[in-house]
This record gives sequence, structure tokens and C-alpha cells, in this order.
Amino acid sequence: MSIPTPHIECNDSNIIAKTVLMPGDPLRAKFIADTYLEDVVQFNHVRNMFGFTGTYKGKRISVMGSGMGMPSIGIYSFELYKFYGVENIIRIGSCGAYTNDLKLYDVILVDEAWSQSTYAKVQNGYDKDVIEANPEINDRIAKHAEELNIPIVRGRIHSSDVFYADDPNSYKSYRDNHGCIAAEMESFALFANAKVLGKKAACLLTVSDSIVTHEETTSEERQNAFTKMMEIALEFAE
Ligand SMILES: O=P(O)(O)O[C@H]1O[C@H](CO)[C@@H](O)[C@H]1O
Ligand SMILES: O=c1cc[nH]c(=O)[nH]1
Repeated sequence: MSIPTPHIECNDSNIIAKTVLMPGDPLRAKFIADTYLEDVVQFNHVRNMFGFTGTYKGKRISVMGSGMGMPSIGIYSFELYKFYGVENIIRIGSCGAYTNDLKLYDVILVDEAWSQSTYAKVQNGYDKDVIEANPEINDRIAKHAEELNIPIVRGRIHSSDVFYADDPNSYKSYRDNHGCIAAEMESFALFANAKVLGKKAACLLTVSDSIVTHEETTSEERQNAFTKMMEIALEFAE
């Protein structure tokens, strides 16, 4: 396989920066490019999975949607790492809180993802249910958050294949037996790809809803308003 790939039309890998910020929502990627970046080039339109490169405070960074779920981020992150020479992917996603301590708009820095997914086993034979984020990137994220005076909560999250669980109480077992503080749907596959390809991955999440209290944000807020995690991650421009 070479570039362009089946899912990314860019035919010059130099156009994509070494660090890519990756929200699930391609319109969140567009919001970041429109709001924060200068000299923006759009490098992907395929399937409307928009990807952009620009400068932030004069330094280069890319941002691209991953779509929802592990198969989707599995494809995009693999192609970026393997065929476009990307070194770091920082997912910037939304999540549902599993604990009463987490409030809407709180920012989580994921230390590790727990999952029942077979993604890593099928992709490369990894048969454990936890994968860590890159500790070096996480230390840098924590430092940037502190410098920006943005509080973060660190912990293990549940990377789930299911958004609508049949049993409304199933989250209690993920929280109490597996130590997960929130749910999202991509980071386990992202971390698996980074691990097998010798690359780096991390994940920042904003609490979009509470599975405990049922408070929730709107789709518009999920697209445009989760700016604190964006501003932390943008500090990786280089
Ligand atoms: O807001 P994003 O990054 O898409 O993340 C979360 O939101 C989606 C579900 O609404 C899933 O992709 C989940 O991981
Ligand atoms: O994956 C997700 C994202 C937000 N809220 C949830 O409940 N799950």
C-alpha cells in the first residue's frame, strides 16, 4: 500500500504534520481549523472525513476526524501512522461520565483504555483488555494543562463498542469492577495501532453527558464548545 490510501486522498505526506489531533466528529475538526488555525490546507474530503493542516501560534499541526467507533479510528489512525509518517495522534473526544464526581465539560486525560473489543487481538494478537496511552505524551499534556490553568482528571476509561446499552445499569460493573470513570468508543483501537506500529497516542475527553444523572449537552455543543481540550492539545503544534 502506498499513498494516497483508500480513505485519505492526500498524495504528499509532507502536507500532514507529525502530530494529528483526532476528534470523532469531522465537523469538530473543521471547527478547530476554522477557529484556531492559520494558513489552512484541507488534505482530506473522502467520505467527508475532513482533515486539515495549519499553523497554531506559528507552528504546524494537523486535525482530522476519526468517525465513531473502533473500526473507523482503526482505519484512519493506521493509514496516518503507517503511510503518512504521522508520529503522534491525540484523540480529542466526548465521553459519558460513569461517576457522580464528573460534571459536564470536565476534561479527562486518559491513562489507559479498558475494552471488551477484539480490535487489538484481531489486528495484532494482543489479548489483554487494557492498553495504556503513551506516558511521555501524557506528561506533556498534563504540563500544558497546568500552564493553561485547565483542570484535568486522569483515569482509566471504558472504550466501548456500544453507545446504547440495553441494561441502563451495566455501567456500574465497568466502574466498580474495572475502574472506568467514563465511556467513549475509540481510544483502545487507537492505542493498539500506536503500540503495534511503534508510534505514540493519547486521548483527551470532555464529558458530554452523565450516564449516572442523565444530564447531557447538545450536538452543537459537542461539535463546537469543547474548547478546553482542544486548546491543551493544540499546544502540540511544532
Ligand atoms: O465525540 P467523539 O470524539 O465522536 O467521541 C464520542 O462520541 C461518539 C458517540 O456520540 C463516539 O465516537 C464517542 O467516542
Ligand atoms: O461513547 C460515548 C460518548 C459520550 N457519551 C456516552 O455515553 N458514550
